[in-house]
Amino acid sequence: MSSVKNLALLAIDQGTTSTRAILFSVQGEILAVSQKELKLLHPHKGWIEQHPGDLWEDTLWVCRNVIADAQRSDIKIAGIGITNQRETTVIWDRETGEPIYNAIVWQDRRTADLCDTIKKSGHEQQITKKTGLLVDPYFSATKIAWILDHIEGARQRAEKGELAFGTVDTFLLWKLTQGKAHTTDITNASRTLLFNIVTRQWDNDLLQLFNIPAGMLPNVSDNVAFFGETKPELLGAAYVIGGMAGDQHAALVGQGCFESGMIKATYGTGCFALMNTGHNCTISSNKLLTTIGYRIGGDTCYALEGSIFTAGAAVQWLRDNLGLLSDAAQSEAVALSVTDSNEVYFVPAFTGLGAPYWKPNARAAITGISRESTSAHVVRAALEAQGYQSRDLIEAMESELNSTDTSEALRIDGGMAGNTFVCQFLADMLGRTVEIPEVMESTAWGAAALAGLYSGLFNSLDNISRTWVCARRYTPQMAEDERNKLYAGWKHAVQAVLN
Ligand SMILES: Nc1ncnc2c1ncn2[C@@H]1O[C@H](COP(=O)(O)OP(=O)(O)O)[C@@H](O)[C@H]1O
Ligand SMILES: O=P(O)(O)OC[C@H](O)CO
Repeated sequence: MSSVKNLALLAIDQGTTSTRAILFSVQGEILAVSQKELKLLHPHKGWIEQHPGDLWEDTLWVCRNVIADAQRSDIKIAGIGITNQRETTVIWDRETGEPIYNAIVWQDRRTADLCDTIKKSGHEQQITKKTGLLVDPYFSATKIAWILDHIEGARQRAEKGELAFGTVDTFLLWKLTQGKAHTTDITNASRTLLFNIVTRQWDNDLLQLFNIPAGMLPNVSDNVAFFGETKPELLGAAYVIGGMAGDQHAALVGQGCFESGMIKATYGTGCFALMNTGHNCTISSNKLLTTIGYRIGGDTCYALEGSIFTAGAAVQWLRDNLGLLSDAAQSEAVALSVTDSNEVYFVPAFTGLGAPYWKPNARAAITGISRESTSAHVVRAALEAQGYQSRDLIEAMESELNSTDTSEALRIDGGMAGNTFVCQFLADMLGRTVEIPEVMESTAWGAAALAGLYSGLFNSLDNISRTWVCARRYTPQMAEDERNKLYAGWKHAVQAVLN
């Protein structure tokens, strides 16, 4: 018989940059990891795609690796949790399981004109009231419409019920269950622009507006549920998938942000700050998104979200396109090799600007370059941009609620949270304590914890909260006038980009 000691939870974390499988103990300790970098395709300016085959095969590969590790160590897997890059859209043939087009990634801007037309038609307010979102190419609805309108025969086939739509969670679940489950979870559904977060159902008016046949949509489930069982021929056994959530929502769970006012920010490819607002589903007046934080046991917890499209991706660009870095981690030493950015600002609007600006056609800029500027100033400015962008978001959140209702500390995670310069600059720019948990893989841990709730290894959110232990804490060190002066320079640079 297995004791809790040799039981583990397997998280599949399918991110924009890489696919990971992580085996966690019930305490949140990492027992095994397997990771594979993922390629982004740029077929045209503003288009960003991924091969659905890579999404699936990489998932299979990383899962098989950690399952082999578990077997070697005599560890029994109690359940699987799936978490994923959100909004990214896949459409496949129900019969063969074959995608009819590449996955259109959340950062893709090809539907900016369609979004403009919808905005001009005066529907945005109604859409926001139902979905908590804004009309932007970021979300899935216009990506689905684009595929149906550009791939020969797709619309007719979708209308006949031959095609299935899914975000990455749904696509992977379909593959893992070999077509038995066509299901998404409520957090991923809430990012499509087709899901009414008040009635918690697909919305017929929105389906009509975006011209999307209802028959292609998945079932929607709470975050803790029986999502399906893996086919034994794929992973060697029938593992139960008991937890599923979009990556930012899973991180909210993994960071133990279960009380209203608690905020987490994840710095991966992009940066996403979510503030728990409890049962309060208020629509933002500061261009933040209202989204479902999680829904467990029929109880819905809402969140306000600030979405920044480019965070770590700017570091990748400095590494791959400018050759200024040999790896992402080197950015820390380079930034610290100069005392300041010498008035250089880097506005990383590579794929438009997200919250609180929402300008899909904005483009990145480096401003304030002088004869004294060096590559170190540019690298430092790219890291500092995370502090400025985060301040934009946190200030918007503060003005949404009474600022005393937001918790003082910001819990952060994601690849960039490993950069001590970024963490200190964040604390300085926000004037808040920044905390990093011992379990740095908050997203994957959140997905594992959801599966743990399903399998009975956890019996309440309190059990999950107790696994959160602070590993590092950064307190603000910068003088108030300095931080305000630097931030004013950022606002100026953003204005130049917006103009
Ligand atoms: N030490 C570091 N300093 C700065 N950026 C980093 C560091 N480590 C990773 N990154 C950046 O973080 C991103 C990867 O983070 P991750 O959380 O794995 O992303 P995702 O979930 O989007 O796939 C990459 O864009 C990378 O450039
Ligand atoms: O892959 P990440 O971690 O940058 O997350 C992507 C987001 O879910 C997009 O909304």
